[in-house]
Amino acid sequence: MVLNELGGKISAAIKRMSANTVPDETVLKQMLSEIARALLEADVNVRAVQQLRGNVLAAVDLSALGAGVNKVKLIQKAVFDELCRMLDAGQKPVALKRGHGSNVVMFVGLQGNGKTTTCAKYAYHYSRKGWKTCLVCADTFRAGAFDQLKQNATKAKIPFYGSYTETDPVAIATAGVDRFRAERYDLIVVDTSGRHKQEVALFDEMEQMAAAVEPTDIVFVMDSSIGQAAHDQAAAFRSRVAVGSVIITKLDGHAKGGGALSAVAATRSPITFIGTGEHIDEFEPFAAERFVGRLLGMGDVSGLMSTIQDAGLANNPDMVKRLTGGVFTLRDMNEQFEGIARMGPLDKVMGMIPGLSQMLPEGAAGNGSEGAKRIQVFGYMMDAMTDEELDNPKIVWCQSRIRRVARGSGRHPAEVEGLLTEYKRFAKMVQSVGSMSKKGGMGGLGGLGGMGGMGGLGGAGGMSPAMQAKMAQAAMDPAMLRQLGGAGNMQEALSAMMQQMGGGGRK
Ligand SMILES: Nc1nc2c(ncn2[C@@H]2O[C@H](COP(=O)(O)OP(=O)(O)OP(=O)(O)O)[C@@H](O)[C@H]2O)c(=O)[nH]1
Repeated sequence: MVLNELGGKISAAIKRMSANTVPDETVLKQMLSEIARALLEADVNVRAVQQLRGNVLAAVDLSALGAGVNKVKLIQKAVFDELCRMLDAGQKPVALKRGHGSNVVMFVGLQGNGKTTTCAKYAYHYSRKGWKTCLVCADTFRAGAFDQLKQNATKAKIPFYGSYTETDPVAIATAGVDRFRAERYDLIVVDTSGRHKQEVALFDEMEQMAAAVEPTDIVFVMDSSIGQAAHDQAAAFRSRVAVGSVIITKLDGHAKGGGALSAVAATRSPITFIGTGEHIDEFEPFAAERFVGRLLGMGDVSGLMSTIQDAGLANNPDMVKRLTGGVFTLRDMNEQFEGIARMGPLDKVMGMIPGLSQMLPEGAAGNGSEGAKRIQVFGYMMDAMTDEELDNPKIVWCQSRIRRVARGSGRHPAEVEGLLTEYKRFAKMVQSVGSMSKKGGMGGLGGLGGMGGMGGLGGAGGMSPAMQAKMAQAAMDPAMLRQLGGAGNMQEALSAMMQQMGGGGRK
């Protein structure tokens, strides 16, 4: 994502400053100039940049600090806090509640900003969490909008409502919402029309629609490519309907993304999600602190935790126990892969691991969908195995069984052998991690057999052997872990994560 560039420039400025054990005023100002330049290049408003500089200088009065104070840490924290402040709207978004009737969420925005795509992503996000979710297409302005929504909904297996003949968007929205409310859906997502340069008609329609469906929340969808001009657009929409949250799209492709995010936050409109690609799972919850942490390569442990939980990987104490004991069967591998596939694109997941995002060049984790395809193929082959084979993989290593599995899954025998080789590698890694964790050296990482899995999958999806080796090492070597921890202690973070997962990680 282009924002990685911004993050990289800011991190580099901080790193250069950190090279001085005792930074002075000149070093501090130099770092702030570099950060300011990077932010301005990302189209962040000049006044906001000046404010950031002023606030960091005010927070770190070097002349008043005693000799024992860690000035580098203090400066890093001040920059982190100011970036968070810049992206925090200071306003809580509308919270959806499950079990209190249907939540109706109406999407508004200008044409082409990604509204229809985002409706599907949003519905998919909640359906993966287990919410009973559906979509209503009330965009009668753009021919093809209903087909687009229908296509996305079908792919994501989400029920939808719309009409090819009805031309009144308010009538469609009312009928769809009434129907799904009667069927007790947890979340009804309503897509509305978007128009260019016909804002009067668009705003009138939005108001009528809101009056008719009485939404729990109105989500404003905005394209990040307009940079700081997002400020006026967000303010204009807010002035007409009760916008409760904002979703910024296309942050994968626009250098002005940072400008758009900070400009929207300045209107005190909370940003709830960001769109990072055209695919349905290229969509992430947004929280300023977590976002800045990831931007600066410090990881996002709470994001990783909720992704793991959403994917259903967290609640399997039996597996965690087996893995920490160094036992790993093909059945475990299948379960891990299914869970990882539910977590979304691999490069995103890796970006959430503290320290790892700094180590990975952009795209190093491989194309997420390539990795997902590979997982799918592994799944087909494992589905063609017997229970005995899944629990005792050694017996599969004979030509007759390999040929049978290949036939049963419609794959080539060489692919079955490839799967068995991958399995062996993972099992070896889990065994060594498990034995280290028994010796108490791993701080709970042993339970994360899935990490090894991710390294291997990354390899399958295009990660270089050197990177795989680094990852494997990272999954086993406490010294490396400490080094990676740099910004946010990885070992501690993973330990905390393991505790939440019920793996009994040591704090
Ligand atoms: N790269 C990228 N493309 C996106 C993202 N979100 C949406 N798009 C693309 O943007 C284009 C427009 O998206 P739509 O969802 O059709 O836009 P819309 O706002 O619904 O347009 P109207 O229905 O006419 O109002 C499509 O090609 C989408 O695939 C994103 O986060 N990243």
